[in-house]
Amino acid sequence: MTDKILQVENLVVGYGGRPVLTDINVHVNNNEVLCLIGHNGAGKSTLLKSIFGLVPHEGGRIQFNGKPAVIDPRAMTMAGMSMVPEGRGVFPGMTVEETLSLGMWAAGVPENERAERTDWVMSILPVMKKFYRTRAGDLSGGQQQMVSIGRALLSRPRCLLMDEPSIGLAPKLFQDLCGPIRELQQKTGMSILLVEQNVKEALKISDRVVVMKSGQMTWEGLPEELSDNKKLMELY
Ligand SMILES: Nc1ncnc2c1ncn2[C@@H]1O[C@H](COP(=O)(O)OP(=O)(O)OP(=O)(O)O)[C@@H](O)[C@H]1O
Repeated sequence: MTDKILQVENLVVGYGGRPVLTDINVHVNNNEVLCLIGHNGAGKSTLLKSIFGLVPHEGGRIQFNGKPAVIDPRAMTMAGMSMVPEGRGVFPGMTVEETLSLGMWAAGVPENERAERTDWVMSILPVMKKFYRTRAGDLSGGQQQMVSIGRALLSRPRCLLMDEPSIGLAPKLFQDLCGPIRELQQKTGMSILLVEQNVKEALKISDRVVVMKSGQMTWEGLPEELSDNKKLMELY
C-alpha cells in the first residue's frame, strides 16, 4: 500500500478551451486531513471535481490508491472516494431516509448491508435521528449539511472530498460538525481533502495546508505556520 492515497501531477483542466488549472501538483497522504484554501475563483472546486471524475482533465494525471482515476464519479465511489459537494446537493423533496437509501444505491452498497451502514452513519452523526423522516427541503442549512456528509460516508470512503462544508452555516454549527468529522477520520484512518473558506476552523482539524492561487499551488505547509494572519494575507 502506498502512503499517498491520492496523487495529482501536472494537472491541467479547463472549461471550453479556457484554462482554469494550469499545473497542479498535490497529494493527500493516508490518514490525513489536507486543507485547500484560496480566494474565490482560484480553481478549488474544479480541482475536487476533476479528482472525483466530474470534470475531465486535459493534461497531467491523477492516481488514487495507486491506480489512475477515471472520469466516472460512480466508479470513483466504488474505488473508495466520496464527495460532499458545494451547496450540499440534497433533493428538497426527499426525506433523509430516502436520501440515504438513494446514496447507498448509487454507491453500490449491497442491500443486506444497508441497515448496518445507516446505523453506522447515525452513530457518527446521531443528531440526524431527530430528522430522519423529514424532507430535506424542510431542514436547516446545518441539518442539510449533515445529511450530505452522512450520505458521502455511507460508502465507507478511504478518501473524502469536502467542498466548503461551512457555506451557509453559522460558525458555531460548523464548529459542531468539525469535531465528529475529525474524530471519524482519526478512528477510521480515512483521508480528507477539505476545501474551506472558514480557514480558522478548518486549520484546527487539518494536518497540512495547501494554498491555491489562479489555478496553481502557491504554498504548502503546516496549519500552525498560518496562525499569524499576516502570513495568510500574504499568501492570498
Ligand atoms: N462549469 C463551468 N464552466 C465554465 N467556467 C467555470 C465552470 N465552473 C467554474 N468555472 C470557472 O473556473 C474558475 C474556477 O472556479 P472554481 O469554482 O473552481 O473556483 P473556486 O476556487 O472553487 O471558487 P469559489 O471559492 O468561489 O467556489 C472560475 O473562473 C469559474 O468562473
